[in-house]
Amino acid sequence: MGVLFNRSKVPILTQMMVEEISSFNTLLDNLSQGSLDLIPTCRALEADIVSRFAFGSSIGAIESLMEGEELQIVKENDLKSSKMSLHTNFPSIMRTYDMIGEVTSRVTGWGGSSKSSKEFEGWASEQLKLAADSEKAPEVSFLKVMAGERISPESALSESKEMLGPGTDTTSATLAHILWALSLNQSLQDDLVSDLKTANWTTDMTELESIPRLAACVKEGIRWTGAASAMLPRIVPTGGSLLAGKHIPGGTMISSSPIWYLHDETAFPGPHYYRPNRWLEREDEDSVTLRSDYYIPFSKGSSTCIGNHFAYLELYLSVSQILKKYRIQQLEKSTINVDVEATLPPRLEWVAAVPTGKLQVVVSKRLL
Ligand code: HEM
Repeated sequence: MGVLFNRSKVPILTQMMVEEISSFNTLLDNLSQGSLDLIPTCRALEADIVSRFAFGSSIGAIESLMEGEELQIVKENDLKSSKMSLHTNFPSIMRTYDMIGEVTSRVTGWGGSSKSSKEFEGWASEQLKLAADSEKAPEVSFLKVMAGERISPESALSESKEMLGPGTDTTSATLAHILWALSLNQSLQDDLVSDLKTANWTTDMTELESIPRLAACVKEGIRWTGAASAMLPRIVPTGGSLLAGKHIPGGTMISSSPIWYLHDETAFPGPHYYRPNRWLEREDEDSVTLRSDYYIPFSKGSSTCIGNHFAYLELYLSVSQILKKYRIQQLEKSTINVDVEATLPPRLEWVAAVPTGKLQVVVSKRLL
């Protein structure tokens, strides 16, 4: 799988992402009075980017929002992840629950979920056929690279479908939080825009990551949002293991969540505030080491997130290309001239962390 997430593939990925961000900016152009909830809007952008990467063709989430509706299958990812702990702990009850839902939907026609899942299944199978067609196949897609060559077409299709959840919710929630935080702090937004302008609004990954304020805003966004909040289970190997001085018997399930580290008060004082400056300020060596030890948003080891570099590229490009066209502000005129350090909005922490309210902002065309 690494073959596609490799650094050498960055130029192809960049082009694809910039095209999707440009469609997203067209959506922002069309929004009435520029007012929007960042959560579903950013989710549409990231769903189109990830689906285009996975299948070679975007799933049409931005197009659907242009017509005034969030694409059902994308919306359901949140719902699906909120039920994940029930599926893990009570698999038979949940299987029965799903079966009843399926039968009810067939008999009464009620239940949008299964209809949109079926439409998605049909669309995904169509993409598999296209990937095998030498004339119509997209230039690059996970499905095209994997199907037949490395794994069976069925497994490649299943992996592509699975990617939509972890690839969309995490990055989109992070982007939504960053843009929302910037809407509360116009001075920070202006300074960032000035840096990006000086760098000629570059889309080159190496140049983007060398803009200190952009790197800090994205890194702090990933830390602060802590989008992958799931308890990640691991089984202790046969023979047991020594953990923090204690012997843990083989076969024991242990787990921890990335947000325990990302929101640790000692490593990140004021953990629930969005403070990009914490990555820019010169501090003593111990604080810097502690901070880098606790920055584990993508997990570690053999099960680390495969989309790590992909996510950084998406966030650098999305933040810079959106700010290039738009100023993002709060709805209330009274807050426009007051810079506020954003506080983490209320959320549910299931598999992905999902805000319970809206992240509402207004966007207006930027005069450069
Ligand atoms: C800010 C963005 C993201 C964060 C914070 C994040 C975090 C994580 C974490 C913590 C894991 C679990 C690793 C473990 O089990 O130890 C994971 C798994 C995974 N991630 Fe990401 N991720 C992000 C973006 C992405 C993107 C953009 C993609 C794909 C394009 C992706 C694809 C995956 C996949 C396929 C898995 C494995 C899922 C599984 O084993 O079922 N992630 N991610």
